[in-house]
Amino acid sequence: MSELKYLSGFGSEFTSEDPRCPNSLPKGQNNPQKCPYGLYAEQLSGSAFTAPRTENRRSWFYRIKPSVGHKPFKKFNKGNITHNWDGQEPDPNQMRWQPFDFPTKSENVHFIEGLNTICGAGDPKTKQGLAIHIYSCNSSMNDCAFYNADGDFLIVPQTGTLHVTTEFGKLTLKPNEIGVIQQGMRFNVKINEPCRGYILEVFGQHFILPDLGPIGANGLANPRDFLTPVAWYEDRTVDNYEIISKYQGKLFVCEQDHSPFDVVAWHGNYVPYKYDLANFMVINTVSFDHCDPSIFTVLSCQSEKKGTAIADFVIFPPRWSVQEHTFRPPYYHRNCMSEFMGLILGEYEAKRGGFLPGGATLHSIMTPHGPDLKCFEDASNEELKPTRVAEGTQAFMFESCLSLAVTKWGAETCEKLDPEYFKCWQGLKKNFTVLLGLATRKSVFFGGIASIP
Ligand SMILES: O=C(O)Cc1cc(O)ccc1O
Ligand SMILES: [Fe+2]
Repeated sequence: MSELKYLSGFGSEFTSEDPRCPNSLPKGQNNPQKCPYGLYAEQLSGSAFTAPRTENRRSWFYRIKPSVGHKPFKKFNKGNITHNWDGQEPDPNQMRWQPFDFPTKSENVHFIEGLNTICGAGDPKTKQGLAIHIYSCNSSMNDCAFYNADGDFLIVPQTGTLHVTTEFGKLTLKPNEIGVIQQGMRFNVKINEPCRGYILEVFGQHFILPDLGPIGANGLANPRDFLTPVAWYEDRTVDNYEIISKYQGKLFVCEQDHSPFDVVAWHGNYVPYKYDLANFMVINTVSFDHCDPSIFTVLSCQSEKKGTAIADFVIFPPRWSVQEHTFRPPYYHRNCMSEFMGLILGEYEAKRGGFLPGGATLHSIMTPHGPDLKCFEDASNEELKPTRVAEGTQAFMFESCLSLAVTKWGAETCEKLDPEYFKCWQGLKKNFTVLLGLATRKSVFFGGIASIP
């Protein structure tokens, strides 16, 4: 397959025409009496008509048939999506999941059928909240497309490449890339291998790039590294093209007689996009102490409360570690936010070997967590020379101000929750010493003075 082309920029106003139909985009207006090539004009609104200009998002499609020509929706009963957060008793324990299973070879499961909600909070009806899903699939969506009426999907592939066709054109998503497909955008996922990954769904707001403050005008995820597909269409009449809709937390399906990927030209600023995490420009201390992980924020979905995210997407990329007189790994921590972590590649520095690619952890609001015993002891005694950390690895975190509830699938059905997780902190020793009436940290004297009982 030839390399796909993309448009570059975050939040930009784009125009795109399939090269097979030059001048298919109307000039100077959105709704000509007759569109070029006999196309239909259709607007997709991603914000209220009256949203301030800085937040206003919409795109115009010029398509062979308008989306409205479909038969009635019926319930679609596959998959494990839920927004029922009351199915399980609340559980504040630290949670770790072993890598999630792929479907067995005897069953065909496509991307949408393979969605399993693991945790979340809030409600798409009131447009507040989020859901975290694990996807695990082994077959392609054939003559079947999906759209989410409830919110936006941030897709984090962990195994396998997703070949995604959208109304805007085609994009591929492979591990260490992420894709955002926003509310209402229709897409189809084809695969050539078993695929697994994580999805952060947000109900209320779209993702933005974080402000950079004193960092200045450049850095972290740079806008030009976000890629949007170019127009591509197929003119295909079929007996039964399925459109699956996620609406109020439930799936529905309807039929139509043509491919929904019939957009010949489009323009606008409401678009799907992808981003290669290898392009993240890492900022960190070059003196001492461990910076808060907000320095690694790729995208943020803001709540109404200033500086407080419904969800931040944060990564832990390969980088240099140079801090002096510092315990370099993550600190011990109790947080007013929920921390859901996944691992795309390699291992996570605070828990080498304990947290595996394709697995997950959840450290809920105010639940203590931090480095395991080995990490603490090694990092307390390591020689503090400049060193590469997280080489060949990529962990990430969805951090949310919401108190996340784990679903029945997450707690029971998936059978991956590890009851032994708490043990990784059980061996942490008391190193406290008092010497000549002065309190001090034994670590200063490691290997030297015995502790006084
Ligand atoms: O809990 C974690 O591992 C995530 C995390 C990383 C870090 O570098 C600092 C704080 C934090 O919560
Ligand atoms: Fe944390």
